[in-house]
Amino acid sequence: MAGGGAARSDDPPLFACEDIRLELGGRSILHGISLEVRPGEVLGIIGPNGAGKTSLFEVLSGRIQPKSGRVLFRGEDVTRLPLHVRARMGVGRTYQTPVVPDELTVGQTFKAARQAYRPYLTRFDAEYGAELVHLNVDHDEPTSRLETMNRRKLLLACLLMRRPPILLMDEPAAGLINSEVDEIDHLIRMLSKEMNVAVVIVEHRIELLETIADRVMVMDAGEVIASGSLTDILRDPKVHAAYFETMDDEAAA
Ligand SMILES: Nc1ncnc2c1ncn2[C@@H]1O[C@H](COP(=O)(O)OP(=O)(O)OP(=O)(O)O)[C@@H](O)[C@H]1O
Repeated sequence: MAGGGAARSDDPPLFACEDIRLELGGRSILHGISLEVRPGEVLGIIGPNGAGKTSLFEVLSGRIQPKSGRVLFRGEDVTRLPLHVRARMGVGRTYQTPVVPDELTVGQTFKAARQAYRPYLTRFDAEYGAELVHLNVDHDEPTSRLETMNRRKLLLACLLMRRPPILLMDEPAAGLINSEVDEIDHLIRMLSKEMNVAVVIVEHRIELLETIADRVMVMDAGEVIASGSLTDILRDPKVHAAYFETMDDEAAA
């Protein structure tokens, strides 16, 4: 996670997928999704409910095998590697709901996270993760008592202590208030622009993408219907039809 500077379009992709097709429960969910992201770049993914964003993350992180297509990390085909192997290689993932091990304290959670890694990480690594996310809670605090933001911070700290070069973040601002969203926004910018981490982020809130995403990809019904700068995609009539009209319908319901 060392280094810095903005992503350049002639850098080779750090992480990519090619023509991913996925079937779940006999239904076709993803119909040929491709993406790539470079060190220090933030790729935002938006799309209406059920577009397949989380399913794509399941494939990218290794929780689900696609029917066809490839996932590439540093140019290596990792499609058949399971989640924990990809995690140890440096593919970090966060989830929509910050599920913490609620029978443990904060300190015990850090210890379990350190020991899940090979070789074991040190207390200094844990302190480094906690400092990056500004986690200020007592180590004796049971994780079950933490508010949503501190749950997110704890899980992020456990992830960042491994210094992953790529983060797949599924709605990291879900359940947060505006000031907390700003903090997440600031953290993502710092990770990408100062520490050169590549970030793929699923986000419903356009305003968060406006400040952090270098590029945005819009999904609908298992397909990519637009990609480019946020300004470009906001002008795209296909995006309006698929995304904003659905949002308007939801707001009116
Ligand atoms: N295990 C499963 N079996 C069958 N269908 C599934 C399964 N998981 C997801 N789906 C279906 O796949 C489609 C895509 O779901 P997914 O959760 O990936 O969408 P999403 O874009 O992340 O939606 P949201 O914004 O609501 O989180 C939906 O139609 C969903 O019902």
